[in-house]
Amino acid sequence: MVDTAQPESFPISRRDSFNTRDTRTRNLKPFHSGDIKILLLENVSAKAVDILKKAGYQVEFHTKALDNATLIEKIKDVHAVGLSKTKLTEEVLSHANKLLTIGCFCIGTNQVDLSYAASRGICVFNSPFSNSRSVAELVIAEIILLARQLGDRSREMHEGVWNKVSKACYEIRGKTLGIIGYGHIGTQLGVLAEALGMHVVWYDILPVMPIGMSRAANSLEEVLAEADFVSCHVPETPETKDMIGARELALMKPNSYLINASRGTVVDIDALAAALNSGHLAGAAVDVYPTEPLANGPGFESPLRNCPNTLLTPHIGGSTEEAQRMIGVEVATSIVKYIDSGASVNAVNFAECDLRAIPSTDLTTVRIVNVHQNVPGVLRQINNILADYNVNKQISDSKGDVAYFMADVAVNDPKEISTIYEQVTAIQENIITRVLF
Ligand SMILES: NC(=O)C1=CN([C@@H]2O[C@H](COP(=O)(O)OP(=O)(O)OC[C@H]3O[C@@H](n4cnc5c(N)ncnc54)[C@H](O)[C@@H]3O)[C@@H](O)[C@H]2O)C=CC1
Ligand SMILES: O=C(O)C(=O)COP(=O)(O)O
Repeated sequence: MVDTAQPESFPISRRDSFNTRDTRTRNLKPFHSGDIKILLLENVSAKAVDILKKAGYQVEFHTKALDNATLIEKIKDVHAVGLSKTKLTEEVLSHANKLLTIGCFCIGTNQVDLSYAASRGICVFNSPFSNSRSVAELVIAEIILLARQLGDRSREMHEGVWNKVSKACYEIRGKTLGIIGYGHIGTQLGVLAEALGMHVVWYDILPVMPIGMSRAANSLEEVLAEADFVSCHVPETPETKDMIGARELALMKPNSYLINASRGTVVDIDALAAALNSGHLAGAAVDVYPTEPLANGPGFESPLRNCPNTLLTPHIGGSTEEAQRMIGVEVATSIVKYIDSGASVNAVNFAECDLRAIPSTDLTTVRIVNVHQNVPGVLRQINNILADYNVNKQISDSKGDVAYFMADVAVNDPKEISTIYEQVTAIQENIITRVLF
């Protein structure tokens, strides 16, 4: 593959290149930081914009998603993209000539073709738990709203109808919450639910430690049969597609409630609408949909509209000031660390590697960062190239078909930097090579 990740200002002069702002360790730079272009979509947090601008990059910020044609045009020229729900398919990414990294300013990464990105040497980051608490709190609110039919009562009042009823309205104390997917959000939710006096039973494909008094079920069916409220917190995977369909809804207790704030593909929406309209389920709260509008505004359509005791929210599970700020800091920091120092810690599609910082007194060491196909013999070729230099430290790891390599190498003459760069780039299995000064 042609490597265009190294911009025009490479190689730069030794005097420009060594940054000695930090008195203890050297801040590495990928070439001139001002060359780095970042495309931020979908109104990611202002905190992220601050961090990326402070790193010296050129930041293009959009409050909305871009249409596919514009996205393809813009992605050709940038080194990093930040997004939330924009789909980065193989087709879109195949136009990304300079892209080094993608920041998903959210938890889910199903919107990005992760393996294709890795095969092109593009490292993807997300924020694995910064909005977990926000989602768990929303679900707790929904459990109470559903149990008291508050969505319907509120709508009636706005329509001018006074409808004071207690029939089929309940306390949640003593009821059973069934959690499908006991990860970051599922465990938070379980803790909050127990604090409100609920019993918690959960199902997960992994053996996870039960928190508090909660109990692991042996199967999804066991949870469906026991729970008064079932809440889904699994990722979007081929296995979770339509995980809750007509069969599973029929297995749920009569007059129970379903909540889905995970991904729209997890629940069969037509089957859910049928279960609500037939009265088998007493209510549902849905935050995510098989297809979601890319921008705010009218025109939302779903079979769930106007179903009884059904709360519909526009994918706002993680939409709090706290969560967005934390996500902004976390993902922007990962992007800067990856671009400037090569650290891939917290990457979702790359092996996670880092090297300890280079002391500020060391003005001769450069960092070679290389992504290559994970086949035998590549490390030998790289180390042959580095054999005549003093390699202070190096690390290599792989994930699937792609391997990641970092080495800190002492060079005597700046001209040697270009030589090493050109030789490593020429290795047939090379995907991307960068030299950080
Ligand atoms: N509505 C919203 O705004 C938000 C939605 N989400 C969605 O929630 C999902 C869950 O988030 P986290 O709890 O942070 O993820 P997590 O990765 O911490 O937990 C997911 C759990 O589901 C389990 N799991 C996976 N496949 C399963 C299966 N087939 N059956 C049973 N369990 C299975 C995993 O083992 C894991 O323990 C995310 O993947 C994302 O799609 C996340 C944040 C905000
Ligand atoms: O974090 C996630 O996976 C979410 O679903 C939250 O999405 P958002 O960033 O609010 O569009």
